[in-house]
Amino acid sequence: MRQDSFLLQPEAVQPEVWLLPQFTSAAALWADLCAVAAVAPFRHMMTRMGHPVAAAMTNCGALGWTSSARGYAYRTVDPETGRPWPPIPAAWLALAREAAALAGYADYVPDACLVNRYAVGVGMGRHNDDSEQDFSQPIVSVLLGLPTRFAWWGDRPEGRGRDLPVQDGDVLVWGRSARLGFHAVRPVPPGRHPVCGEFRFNLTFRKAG
Ligand SMILES: O=C(O)CCC(=O)C(=O)O
Ligand SMILES: [Fe+2]
Repeated sequence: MRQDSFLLQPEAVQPEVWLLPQFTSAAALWADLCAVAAVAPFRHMMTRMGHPVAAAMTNCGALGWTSSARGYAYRTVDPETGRPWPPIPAAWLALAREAAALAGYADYVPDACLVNRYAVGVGMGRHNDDSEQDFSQPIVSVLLGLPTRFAWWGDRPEGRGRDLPVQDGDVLVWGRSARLGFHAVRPVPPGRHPVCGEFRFNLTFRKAG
């Protein structure tokens, strides 16, 4: 987290969608990311339709987002290991709280952090994040590694959406009228990031329970 973050002005890219450019970096979060993945390994979850999700995923926090033939669910236990998800690393929690505060959410306490890993050529289709219990709390999304474009539609999922170029360390915060906004991740272009190699990662903090 930037020590001079009180000087940062988040940029409103859409109403209630805030961009904090290069607020952090993969280098700053990498050791914790490896520690989380050592306890709860990345895996390709199955969709209800029986296809593997293109992004590899894991979780930390009291609740972890899962997808299976039975649909989406937040779970307290990692179905792969039978153990609780690892806790959200303290530095990650501080980062998410700081970003939320800058976007106007005074006391953000996420209980779930989904970690997505995208190989080159992989993206995420248009969706909104609607499996959580508490829509009063924002999504804080930390973008790491290879750059790509994040696409935003808002509540009308029509047309191509608005593309936002995003790079390592950018943080997006969306909530209130934008909380159920539709979004997608365009396929990651080829490249090599000094910390993440040929991958893009994303940390999605939520108040799920
Ligand atoms: O990878 C991203 O930037 C967004 C991921 C996302 O939308 C999600 O996990 O729900
Ligand atoms: Fe999402």
